[in-house]
Amino acid sequence: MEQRYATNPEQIPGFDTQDLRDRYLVEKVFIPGEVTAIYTHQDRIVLGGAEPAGGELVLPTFDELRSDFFLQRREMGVLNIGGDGVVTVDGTTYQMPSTACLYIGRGAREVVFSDATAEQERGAQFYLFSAPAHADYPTMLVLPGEGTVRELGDQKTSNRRTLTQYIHEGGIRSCQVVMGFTRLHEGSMWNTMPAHTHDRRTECYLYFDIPEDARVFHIMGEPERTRHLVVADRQAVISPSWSLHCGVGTAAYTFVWAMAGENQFFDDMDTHPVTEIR
Ligand SMILES: O=C[C@H](O)[C@@H](O)CC(=O)C(=O)O
Ligand SMILES: [Zn+2]
Repeated sequence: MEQRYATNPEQIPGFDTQDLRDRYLVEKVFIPGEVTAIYTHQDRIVLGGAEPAGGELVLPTFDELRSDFFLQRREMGVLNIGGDGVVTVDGTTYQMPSTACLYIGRGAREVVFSDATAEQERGAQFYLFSAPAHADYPTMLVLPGEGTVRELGDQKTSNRRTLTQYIHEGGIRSCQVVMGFTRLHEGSMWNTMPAHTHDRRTECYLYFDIPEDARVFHIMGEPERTRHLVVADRQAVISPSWSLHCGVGTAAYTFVWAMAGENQFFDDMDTHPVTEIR
C-alpha cells in the first residue's frame, strides 16, 4: 500500500506542480481486478478503490496496518460510482446500485466486492474511505434517494448542485467518517463556493463523471496563497485540514466527498469569501 506522510502548509510555496500532484492527487484509484489503497497520514485516512471487473475481490489486510484484518480497528465507507454491484460483509449481501453507499463498522472480518451480474455493460467501481474507529457501529446500506438531500448554489453563478449526505450525524452513524456525494447540474461548473476550510477535519474528493476530454481545476492550499491541481475522471484529491478545497470544471461532473477528524459537524466550516482569497 502506498504511504503518504502528512505535510505542512509552509512546504507549499516550495512545491512545483509535480510535487503537489505527488502529495495531494491520487491518479489511479481504480485498477480492474484489484483493490487499491493509499494510506495518508492526514488523519490516518485510507482511501482506495475496488473494481471487481467480473470477478470477486476480497478486501485484504495490508502489512502497514499491522492488524489481523483490515477493519479490526477501522471503519469504512463504500460508495459505488460504477455499474450495479454487490458487497458481502461476513456473509450478508448488500445490493449496491450506482451511487449507493455502505457503511462497514469496525470488526467486520470478510468483505467481498463483485458486480451484480456476470454480463453487465458497466462494471461496479467501489470507492473506499476508511479511518480508525473506537467503537462498533452497525454495518448499514443507504440507497440512492434515501440520503439527506441539499440543493445548493445557483445557475446564475454556475454552481447549481445537489448534495446527498449518507454517513453523517442525521443518517448512518459512524465514529469518524462523514460521507456523501455532490452532483453538478448541467451548465454548472463550480463546486464548494463560497469555499471553506475546516481545521478539524481532513477531506478527500473523488471526482467522477468528468467527460474524457474535460478536467476539473481543483483549488487547494491556504486561502491567502492558493494553488491548483488539474484533475481527470476518477481521480482523488487529499485536502489537509488547512487546505481550501473547491474547483471548477470545463464540464459538469460529480464527486464523492468524505471526511474524518475531530468532529462530525458537517456545517463546521470556516468560509473564505472569494474577495479575500489570493
Ligand atoms: O465539507 C464539506 C465538503 O467540502 C463538501 O460537502 C462540499 C460540497 O460538496 C459542495 O459544496 O458542493
Ligand atoms: Zn469541506
